[in-house]
Amino acid sequence: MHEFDLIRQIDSFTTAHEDVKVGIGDDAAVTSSSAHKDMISCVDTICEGVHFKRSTLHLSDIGYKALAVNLSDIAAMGGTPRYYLVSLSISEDWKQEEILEIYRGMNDLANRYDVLLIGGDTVSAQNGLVISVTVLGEIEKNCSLLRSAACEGDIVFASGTLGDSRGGLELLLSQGLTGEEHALVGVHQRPEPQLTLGQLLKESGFRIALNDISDGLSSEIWELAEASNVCICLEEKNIPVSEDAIKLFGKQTAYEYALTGGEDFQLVGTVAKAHWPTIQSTAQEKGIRLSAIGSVEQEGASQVLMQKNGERTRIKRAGYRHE
Ligand SMILES: Nc1ncnc2c1ncn2[C@@H]1O[C@H](COP(=O)(O)OP(=O)(O)OP(=O)(O)O)[C@@H](O)[C@H]1O
Ligand SMILES: Cc1ncc(C[n+]2csc(CCOP(=O)(O)O)c2C)c(N)n1
Ligand SMILES: [Mg+2]
Ligand SMILES: [Mg+2]
Ligand SMILES: [Mg+2]
Repeated sequence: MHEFDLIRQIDSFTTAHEDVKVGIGDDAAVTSSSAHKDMISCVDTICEGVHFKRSTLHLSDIGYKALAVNLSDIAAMGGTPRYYLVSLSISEDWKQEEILEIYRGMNDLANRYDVLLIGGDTVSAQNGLVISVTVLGEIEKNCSLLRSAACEGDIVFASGTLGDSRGGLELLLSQGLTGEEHALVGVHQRPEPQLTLGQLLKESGFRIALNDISDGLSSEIWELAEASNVCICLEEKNIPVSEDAIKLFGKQTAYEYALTGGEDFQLVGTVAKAHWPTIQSTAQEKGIRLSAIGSVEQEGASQVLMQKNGERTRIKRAGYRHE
């Protein structure tokens, strides 16, 4: 099974309808809901053994993260989350009190962003725990920020620092939950969905292409390039990696984690060069770091290049992939 091939084939079962503005292919679906609003819907799943182990996330972090990854997809559309539903597949080795602790973590995050739990489903499973969260949100009509909006001449930007979550995961896999917790561990366990930034970008009214980073920068930048049918060139030295990651893992590994580590849940996007200074300073006023990491160079050719020391090479779509 190849995740992206499978999704491409599943796409053939969709039917065009005037109420479906964006179906399969972006971070969330956009559908008509009322005269002034569109509905934004997404679902993401986290699975014991694949997305977490008992040694990498506390119980409350499991719940937090199951919701956070979905709020991140709503953020990547510029939307506002309103409601969520939770589907649980639970094996015998999970106790009722543990599941309730997972809900406490989910509830902490939901309260911060005023998202309301409205339902779900509970079934038994042969192995492990699987949590699937569906989020329903909204946005002003035709204002969603799509992966397909990049144009030649745009600046490519990314929020925060990239690769920290993978760094935190490496520490957790080698040391477990015991011992002094490093800042990178917190980024892995409780990533902040970039809802404030997504909404700020939407409110700018500028044409902005946007994607959230779940699988790693290289994979997400390829998604932007393919959806917009453009060639994107990144400048390696401008990719924001943290001092912590460099100190712990060295520069080369820190960049590798930024490109392929995944689960940063930062936003990557493009905006016309003329609008970049406004976007960057508006974000800065809210305490959000945005870095210019490259440019959109050519339309009609999906490609991603990496410039390093003046030399350019084509980069592979090398992020996390479910096989
Ligand atoms: N099994 C499926 N059936 C129908 N559509 C799917 C399925 N899996 C994914 N999709 C759709 O494919 C698109 C890409 O999904 P994907 O899960 O890669 O996006 P994402 O949530 O942004 O990434 P990630 O899951 O890494 O967070 C979305 O529009 C999603 O709704
Ligand atoms: C125990 C453990 N091992 C590995 C990982 C790394 N990991 C799992 S899924 C994923 C990509 C995002 O998933 P999706 O594409 O489903 O959104 C990444 C980077 C982890 N978090 N925990
Ligand atoms: Mg996404
Ligand atoms: Mg998904
Ligand atoms: Mg997602």
